[in-house]
Amino acid sequence: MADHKRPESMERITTPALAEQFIAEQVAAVRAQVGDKKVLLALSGGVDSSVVAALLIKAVGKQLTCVHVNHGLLRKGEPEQVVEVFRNQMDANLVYVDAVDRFLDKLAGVADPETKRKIIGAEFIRVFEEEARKLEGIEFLAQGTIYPDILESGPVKAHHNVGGLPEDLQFALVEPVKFLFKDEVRVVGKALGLPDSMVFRQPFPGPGLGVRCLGAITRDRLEAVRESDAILREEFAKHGLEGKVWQYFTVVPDFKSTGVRDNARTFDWPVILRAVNTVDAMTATVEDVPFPLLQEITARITSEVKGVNRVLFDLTPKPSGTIEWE
Ligand SMILES: Nc1ncnc2c1ncn2[C@@H]1O[C@H](COP(=O)(O)OP(=O)(O)OP(=O)(O)O)[C@@H](O)[C@H]1O
Repeated sequence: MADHKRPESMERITTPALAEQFIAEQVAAVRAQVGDKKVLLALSGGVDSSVVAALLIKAVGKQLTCVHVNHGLLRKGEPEQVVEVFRNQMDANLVYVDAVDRFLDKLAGVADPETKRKIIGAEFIRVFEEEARKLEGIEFLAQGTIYPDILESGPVKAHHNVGGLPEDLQFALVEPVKFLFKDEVRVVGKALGLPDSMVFRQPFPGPGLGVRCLGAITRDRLEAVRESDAILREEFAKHGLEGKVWQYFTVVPDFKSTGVRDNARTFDWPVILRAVNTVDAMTATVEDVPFPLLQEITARITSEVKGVNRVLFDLTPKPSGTIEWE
């Protein structure tokens, strides 16, 4: 099991100099492992897979192919940023898959949260498998496994391993950051030149906005989640809360309420704001967001987001609520 244990001699990566040293070592190690063979990586645009992508681009350049799946459940601007950073700036081989209709069609009418998650996970594997089959001569699969993944779930984290790929698509693994803690991954990401918005991105659930569009997902309500989330993030950044609050997002439930706009009755959705802090995600406290800021966010969401006439603030710590609503 030595392969799965962080060497005791390994210094905590806290400075750019230590990050550079780590990058140089890993570039050499990846080159030695991969040789002139081809590597595949599922690139979400999250911190872990982005850092692995940047590291591998440095090590093996065009021998790496990144696959980014836009399943329609990503935050506003994320798919565009993946294309901009990796294809345009880093000149990577990037396969961008527009699978929005495919996912949303599969999810139509499905209200049960567990079933939604399963459909999203299974469809992701299917899309990734199809893309992998189109490519020739791939021998390695790179993954953004980090040390907490190993500590929490043993050597293989199911979804990190793009778990569920058929037997004939089992590749040898390249996991250059598997002994790093999250803070170290961020230091390395910065040293690799990734933008701060990627390196310091707040945690985001695997099924994405799908679990914040409560019940059966509809395109218009999903758009309301995406747009209100973008406004919340923008306002938090403007008021110095970005990087201070652990996680903040919006939720749109599947019921409507009566409102009034321009002297006429409306019947629209509410948007729920959630902003929490946690150390270990086992418990969480609610951020004490200044009331004037909440009012400003409310004004923007009710005027800018289509189909929304109310804004609510979730005051519930964990327990009794979980961080996400589904
Ligand atoms: N939309 C996507 N397109 C391509 N790959 C994805 C996508 N979503 C997830 N993945 C792959 O699945 C892995 C695990 O996804 P998960 O959502 O659990 O993120 P994570 O563990 O926080 O990692 P990351 O920081 O890379 O997003 C990612 O590292 C990535 O390789």
